[in-house]
Amino acid sequence: MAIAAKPEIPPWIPPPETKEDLDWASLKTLDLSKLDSEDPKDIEQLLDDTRHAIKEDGFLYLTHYGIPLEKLHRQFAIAQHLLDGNVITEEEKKRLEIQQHTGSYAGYKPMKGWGAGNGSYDGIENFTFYSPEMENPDKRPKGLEPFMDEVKEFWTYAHDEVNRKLLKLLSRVLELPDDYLWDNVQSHDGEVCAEGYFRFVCYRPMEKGQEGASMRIHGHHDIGTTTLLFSVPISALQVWNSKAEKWQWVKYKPGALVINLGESLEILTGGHFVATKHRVVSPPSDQQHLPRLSCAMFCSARGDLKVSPLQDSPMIQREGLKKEGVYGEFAKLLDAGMDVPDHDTWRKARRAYAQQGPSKQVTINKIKYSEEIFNGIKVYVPV
Ligand SMILES: O=C(O)CCC(=O)C(=O)O
Ligand SMILES: [Fe+2]
Repeated sequence: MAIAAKPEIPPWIPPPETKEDLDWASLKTLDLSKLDSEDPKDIEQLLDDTRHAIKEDGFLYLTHYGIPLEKLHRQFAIAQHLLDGNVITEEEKKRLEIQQHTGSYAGYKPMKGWGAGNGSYDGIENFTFYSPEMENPDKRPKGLEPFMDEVKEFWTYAHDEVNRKLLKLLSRVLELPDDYLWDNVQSHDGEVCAEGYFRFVCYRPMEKGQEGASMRIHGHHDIGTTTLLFSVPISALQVWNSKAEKWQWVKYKPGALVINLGESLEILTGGHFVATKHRVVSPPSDQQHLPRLSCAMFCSARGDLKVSPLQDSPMIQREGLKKEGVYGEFAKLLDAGMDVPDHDTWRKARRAYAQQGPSKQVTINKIKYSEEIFNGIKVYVPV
């Protein structure tokens, strides 16, 4: 579509940062361009930083990944237009509503819980794109059509260039060939996000009387390989600091990507890459009245890939499997003779489970955890 045919839309203006002195997480910043450095010392430093970031909290900032700030802000302007511009019609909201029990998040999520859309107000409105829907205009809001070329270009770059390079870095940590994770693990055939998905989200302020509701998304792991979150000025994202045993805030870093590692990578690496524990809470009081716009790409493993450790990795061979956390639970079942599922089966079960309402809470060493069990596998995340 010719650029001239596009309607004018308001730019996205980053809201002011909080003035509050919050308990910020100290996350490592990785300059991805260093991977192409001619100086081997730069590369060694980058690898070292990556190993540390993965061992510690599994969250990291990525900079110099190849998307200029103007392009990023333009994508936020499109997300803002979709979710704030009255672009999705009432008919589309109904027809395109997510059907989470199917194991897919595709489509429109109203501000009423996940799934059937008849839960109580949660203030989270989003639109999630999967590849088949991306190709079918009937599965997309009409009002977004003039911008689909930009949306696809942006997310194709994020998936096929940025994520591929990140996986190269992670492959090197596993002492595997550069494209090992991309070639053998990452789903990338098909349009844009392959078997993963990307999402435009708006967290709106809670309604009157509910302002005190501090939790917007309870503590969880993402279930795929890597998640690419674009850093946003409204503070709400928190990461679990496993050493200090507390939640800490993720600070806005303009233009940076916040990367988290999902459960697939934890299991595939035999527990070496720990899935990031994170949650979304109410912003600090000076930002609570503002909507929080966010864009994210959730990358997934190939559906036909078995969910079991990558025995090719010299690092895993040398250091052995770490039977803790999600991988530990998974290993117990494998040791008891469970068939190894493939990723498609695993994530459908995982997502369908996630809509069965609030999970059970258990206290371990004075810390409250949510306990989710699906296919017999227990997943614990601090609440
Ligand atoms: O909005 C964010 O910053 C993170 C959201 C998130 O963790 C998720 O959707 O899985
Ligand atoms: Fe998440």
